[in-house]
Amino acid sequence: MADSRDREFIFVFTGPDGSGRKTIADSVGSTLGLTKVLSYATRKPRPGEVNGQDYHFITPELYEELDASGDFIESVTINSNQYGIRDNDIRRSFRNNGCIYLIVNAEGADMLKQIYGTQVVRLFIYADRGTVEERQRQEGISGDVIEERLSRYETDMAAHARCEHAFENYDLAHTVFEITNTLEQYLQRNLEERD
Ligand SMILES: Nc1ncnc2c1ncn2[C@@H]1O[C@H](COP(=O)(O)OP(=O)(O)OP(=O)(O)O)[C@@H](O)[C@H]1O
Ligand SMILES: Nc1nc2c(ncn2[C@@H]2O[C@H](COP(=O)(O)O)[C@@H](O)[C@H]2O)c(=O)[nH]1
Repeated sequence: MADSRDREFIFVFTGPDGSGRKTIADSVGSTLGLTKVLSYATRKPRPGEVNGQDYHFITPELYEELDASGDFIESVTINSNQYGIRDNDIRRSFRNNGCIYLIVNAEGADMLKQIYGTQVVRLFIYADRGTVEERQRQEGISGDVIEERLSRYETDMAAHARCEHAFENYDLAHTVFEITNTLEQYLQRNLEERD
């Protein structure tokens, strides 16, 4: 008989910054009724970002406190800012809804895979360097932040081969359609196991 954990998937959206991970994850997540698990971050919100929607923005002091209590299941430092996912948030979301999604860098995706094994499905979203740069400019992200993010582009792209699925993102509607279909197959398998 299947263990209840076999029916809980963690869909992890990863890939280079600006590739479209958030846009796609939120669209697919809302179509399929998945619960989003938000990261905690110590950086300041950028224009247009909303606390509780883009991240839980917290102070470095609170982050340290939570980290010292072992709250974060994975935690990374990027450009002097800390980012992490709380174990409790994943557990609570599992209790409310069997399947969840989150958006992290390659390091986080690999860490979650190590911890949760076959429950984790890594979805790699990508576009070429010029395209992700242009998208970030269009969003109004400052030149130095874009430059810092682009310095990780090649490393981010190298995670492609480790992910369960990879999707080029140029035509947004097409990418969302492809990913929705892919995730529906996991959810269908999930329903069949329940029958
Ligand atoms: N296929 C696409 N065509 C054109 N624009 C797109 C496409 N996909 C996403 N975008 C736009 O690109 C920008 C970056 O997308 P998004 O924020 O989803 O990327 P991300 O990978 O989560 O990176 P970031 O960390 O910068 O948020 C957004 O303005 C989004 O609307
Ligand atoms: N491993 C993790 N990576 C995370 C987490 N939250 C966000 N991120 C990734 O960090 C970079 C930088 O983000 P930015 O919003 O400041 O530009 C980006 O790739 C995010 O996806 C996390 O909890 N763990």
